[in-house]
Amino acid sequence: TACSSKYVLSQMHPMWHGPLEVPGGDHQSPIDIAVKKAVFDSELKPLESSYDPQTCQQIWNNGYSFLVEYDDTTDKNTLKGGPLQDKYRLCQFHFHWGESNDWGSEHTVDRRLFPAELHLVHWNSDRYTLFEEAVMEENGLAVIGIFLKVGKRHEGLQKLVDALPAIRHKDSVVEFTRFDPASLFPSNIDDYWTYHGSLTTPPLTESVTWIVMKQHIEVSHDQLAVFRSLLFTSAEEEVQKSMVNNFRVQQPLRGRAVRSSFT
Ligand SMILES: CN(C)c1nnc([C@H](N)S(N)(=O)=O)s1
Ligand SMILES: [Zn+2]
Repeated sequence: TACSSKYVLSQMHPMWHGPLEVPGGDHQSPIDIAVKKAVFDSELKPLESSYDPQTCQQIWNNGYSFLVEYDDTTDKNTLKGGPLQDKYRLCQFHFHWGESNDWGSEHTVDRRLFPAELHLVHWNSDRYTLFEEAVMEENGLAVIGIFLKVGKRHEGLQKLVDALPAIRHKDSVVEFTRFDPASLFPSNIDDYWTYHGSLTTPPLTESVTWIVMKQHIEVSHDQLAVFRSLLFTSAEEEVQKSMVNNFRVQQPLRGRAVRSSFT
């Protein structure tokens, strides 16, 4: 689907860590979420997701992360409610992680880093007909962020982990079907923080309503180790580089309010 081929691919360089700034960009992501400074908003509704596992198409290594892509040509995978005024369509999900379990997430909570973070990327299909349009517009995208902690094995994740050796190198892709993204949700998705920010990789456009879950999910040490067995580099390159630390550093809040759906 367009949502990940054109934008995430070409401008991604594995060692890219900023400081590539959007000129004048003051709504950049990720950020540190200072829990005590978050403002409870009773108007925030529960999130409503409806995903069809049959529309899962492929999993591939784009040279910066690995993406699980869905058919986003119809409204079969939708997200609405929460802070969202419109209906959004899932196009892909991916992860960010560290070389050790001590860091790897993009967002932090009271400066606390998690070993990894899952992003489910959606675009506003009420207002736009193509992902490419939505990615440039305010309220064009909605990304759900879910923290990963190392603990017990995540049964839902294992099918994905088993597919990773087949996409070790940049630009490798394999068919991946019948995967329910909601299997990666924590039990409680009603408690979240939300703020207006940006994509965390080029084009860094400030078009994202971020919805960061308070509750993390647990994955095993071995499952996370398989993430780290991926490579930034393509099969042809002489020097192979492990795909680790593919996160952006936290950006200034610049006066933005972070709202919480819980007290
Ligand atoms: C254009 N798309 C789908 C994306 N562009 N950047 C993405 C980043 N990986 S993130 N972390 O979702 O902002 S996802
Ligand atoms: Zn991401």
